[in-house]
Order: sequence, then structure tokens, then C-alpha cells
Amino acid sequence: MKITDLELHAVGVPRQTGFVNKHVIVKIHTDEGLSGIGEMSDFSHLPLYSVDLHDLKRGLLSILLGENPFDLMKINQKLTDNFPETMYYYEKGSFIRNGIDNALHDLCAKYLDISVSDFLGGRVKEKIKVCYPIFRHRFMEEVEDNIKVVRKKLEEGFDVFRLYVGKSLDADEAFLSRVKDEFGSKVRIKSYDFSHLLNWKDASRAIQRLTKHDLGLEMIESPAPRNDFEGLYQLRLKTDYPISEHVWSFKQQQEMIKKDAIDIFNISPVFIGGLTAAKKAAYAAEVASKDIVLGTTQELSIGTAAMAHLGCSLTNINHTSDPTGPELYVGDVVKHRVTYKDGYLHAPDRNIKGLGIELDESLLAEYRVPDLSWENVTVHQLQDRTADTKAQKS
Ligand SMILES: O=C(O)C(=O)C[C@@H](O)[C@H](O)C(=O)O
Ligand SMILES: [Mg+2]
Ligand SMILES: [Mg+2]
Repeated sequence: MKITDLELHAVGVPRQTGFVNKHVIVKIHTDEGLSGIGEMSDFSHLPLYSVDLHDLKRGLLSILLGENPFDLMKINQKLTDNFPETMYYYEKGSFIRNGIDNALHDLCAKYLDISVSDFLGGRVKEKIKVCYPIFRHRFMEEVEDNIKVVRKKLEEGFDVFRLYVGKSLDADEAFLSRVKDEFGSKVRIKSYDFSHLLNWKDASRAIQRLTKHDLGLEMIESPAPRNDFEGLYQLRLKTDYPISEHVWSFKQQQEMIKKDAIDIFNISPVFIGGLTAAKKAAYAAEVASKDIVLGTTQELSIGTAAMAHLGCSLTNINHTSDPTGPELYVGDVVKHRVTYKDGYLHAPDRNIKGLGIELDESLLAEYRVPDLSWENVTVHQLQDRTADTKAQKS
């Protein structure tokens, strides 16, 4: 089987918050008549760093044309040579590699007439426990809106949430105590995500305040600036709660292992550059005796299905995971979205080959946008993933 062509389609899909995220849907065609689909998810981070799709397609074609899709190692090596790791969480080269690697997995599994999870090593489970995100409070007035989100999602079966924290600790605390008062033990908050906003000492003080409201806390995420391995280590010694951090490069993962800086690796294919890379990061975590959690950038259904296949093939996911993108967006580009039930992300039916997800061409046309360029967005819109432009009070 040889690769004969590549299609890249930019789509802009709004979230329920109103914030529009752009993604690139990938199609790889072959001389066998088989095609694979993939997703380069959520280019909204770092909006001024924009990728030109015409150039990107030309560059990727120069790498892919004539290659056998089963040569995943060779192709990934070429992709990494050209879209290298940069030790940065939101490096777009990783998103690009991820979309291609997703599509190659879909293609190879379809060729073999098996599901992607079977291609990845078989299933250890059929579903993954996930949580719904509560985006960061900036004002006390936002607390009641977020309580409404909890109420609604609980009715839909999500009983675990994660909370972005660190901008208004008063509001964070008020939210946590409102959750306890109204929902009691029916709801858990599994993580506080500081998103690298605070230095470790400030984060440490915030953790002391927020952990007074432990509602089933499993981890504290990103409580130091990016790549501050010493800070994470110091903080880890000061708290009994497990510390988690995203994996965005193998060098960074190596440093975190060497320093014993964290307890849980947050692994998402999009941030480490594909299923092949994510599998490697998960195995490295296992060798280092660390747990993992499946992270997210808030993918659409294609990206989320890829993660469900991966997650169901791994043995060391011991914590509530994060991929709930298809629950956040108002639309998608597939015939049937991935399934969430009782707070679990279900892997697509194992009897369906490939990713088990079918593109809907009419939805692809409906959400298509000409490019990945961005209008003016504020720092807080980016950090807090909202369409609300109200400035934060000092
Ligand atoms: O755990 C995280 O950190 C995220 O989920 C990052 C978010 O910024 C996410 O990428 C989003 O787009 O909401
Ligand atoms: Mg995070
Ligand atoms: Mg994202």
C-alpha cells in the first residue's frame, strides 16, 4: 500500500461557551483505494502563531507521498525531523504530527480489518472514566453559572469534574463549597489545574487553601511554570496530593522522571505528537513506575476516538481522565459522535475497523473555514476558553 494523496480541511467549531476552536481534518489516500482520517486538534492556542495550510499540505506531501503507511516509525521520524519538539506545551508541530499519525493508524487498521485498539495492542477495557471541565473563575459572579453547569452535566451522567484554578482563589473556594453544599457526595472534583499560571510557592499556598475543600481530589495539575522541574519537585515534597503534569516532549518527560518531579503523567496524543508517541510516553511512565491520566486539548470526535482506542489499550491509567471535547462543542464533523454514558467515554465498537468513526461530508462543509488565522482574542479568552471578553478586576 502506498500513499497517493493528502487532504487538509480547516474547520471552526464553537464550544457551548461561544469560543470557536479551529481544527484540521486530515484524509490520507492510498493506491489500494483505502483512506484514513485524522484530526489536528485545537489550533486556538497561541493564535498569533498561525500555520499556512497550503504550505503545510505541500510539506507533508513531500514526506508522505509514495510511503507505505505501515512504516509508522520511519514516517514519524521524518515528521519529527521536520516538525520537531520544542519543550513547549502548545507547540503546533505536535498537533500536526498527531493528525497524520491518527490517519495512518486508521488506515493501517482498516487495511488489516481490525480496530485501532487492536492495532495498538488489544483492549484491557471498553470504557474510560472521564470528567467534565469547569473553566477558570475570574469573578465571584461566575460561581453560580458554573454550579448550573455541574447541575446539568450531573443530570447527563457526569459525576466527576475538574476545576481550573488560580485566578480568583476566593471564587475557587466559593465554588467548591457550593458544590459540597448542593451535591454532597454525588459529585467529585478530581483535579485542580493551575495551568502553569503560578510559581510553585504561590501554588503551594493556593493548594493549602483549596485542599480544605477536598471533594475527591485525585491530583493537582501544572502547579509551576512550564519546565520548572525543580519547582514541581519542591512542591511534591510539600503536599500529600499527587502532582500531575502534561507531557509535551520526551526530553521534558525524561527530566520529570530524573527529578522525580511528579506522580502522574498527563498524556494526550495531540501534545506529544500522535498515538505512536503517546504510547511511547505511556510505556516510559510505566517503566518509571508512574501513573498516567489521559489528557485533552478538547478534540472533536475523530481525535477523541483515537484517544479512546489508546486509553482502552493501556494498563496504567489509574485516574479519572479528561477527554470530553465532543461534549463541549456544539457540533462535529462525523456521522456519529463518540459515546459518553454515565461519565465514561466508550471506545468505538471493536468490530468496526479503523478508528470506527465516519466523516460526514456535509458537516465538514458546514464547519469549513478558509484558514487557521485568528481574529483578536484576549489572553484570558485563550486561558479560560471563553467568548466572554470582560476584563479581570485587579
Ligand atoms: O488540562 C488542560 O490543561 C487542558 O485541558 C488544556 C485546555 O486549555 C484545553 O486545551 C482547552 O482547549 O480547553
Ligand atoms: Mg492541564
Ligand atoms: Mg485545547
